[in-house]
Amino acid sequence: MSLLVKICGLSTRETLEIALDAGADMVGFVFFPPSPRHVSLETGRDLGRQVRQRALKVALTVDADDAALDNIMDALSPDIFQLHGQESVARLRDIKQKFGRPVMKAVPVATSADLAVLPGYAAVADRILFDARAPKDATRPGGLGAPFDWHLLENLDLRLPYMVSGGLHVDNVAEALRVTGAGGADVSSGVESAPGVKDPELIKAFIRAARATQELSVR
Ligand SMILES: O=C(O)c1ccccc1N[C@@H]1O[C@H](COP(=O)(O)O)[C@@H](O)[C@H]1O
Repeated sequence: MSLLVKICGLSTRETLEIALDAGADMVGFVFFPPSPRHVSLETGRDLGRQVRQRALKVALTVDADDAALDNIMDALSPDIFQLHGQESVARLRDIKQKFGRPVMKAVPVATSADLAVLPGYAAVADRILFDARAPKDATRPGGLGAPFDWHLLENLDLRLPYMVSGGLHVDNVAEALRVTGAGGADVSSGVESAPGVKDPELIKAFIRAARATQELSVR
């Protein structure tokens, strides 16, 4: 299966177009007000139209209730929900049933003990996204530009597609993919010049670097 590259936290027409042009497979929109990448429903609607099926639209939410997900469905009609909070296995099942969209569950990782939740989520989620566990006093559970110890995933036996995220950038994405064996890479801070400000050159360089690993692996 080919490598998936996700550019997350897009909030302007210009940078969305750069990510699409550069070949992003997934484009992520953050619906979480405390985030510097938060987009309103109106902006989400506008950016969603611009995608025109050139990539999968991912709606990132954090412990969102049904009313919020309803609004996001109406505005963006996402292809996937990225659930980045403390959503339970039952809540995942409920969201899938109510909204009829696949879900990608973010699993925060700091130690091997964090992987104990995997069998439960794997039974329901369509994809897992491994991210660095945020510090207790963080204002958000992700998008902090911090990596985790990728070696914790080295012997992972997960019969579900998974992606790696957390502190990725052009110079470490190849190593993250190699060590974790992930089928995709997701980035936000690493393609920004300041929190919430995407940098066109960094977006292009990141996608190129991730794609280069794919070329190596088919040789
Ligand atoms: O981007 C955010 O602000 C954010 C807010 C709340 C939850 C997750 C968020 N971002 C996601 O976190 C990971 C890692 O991001 P980074 O590359 O380390 O900045 C990624 O999946 C983002 O989509």
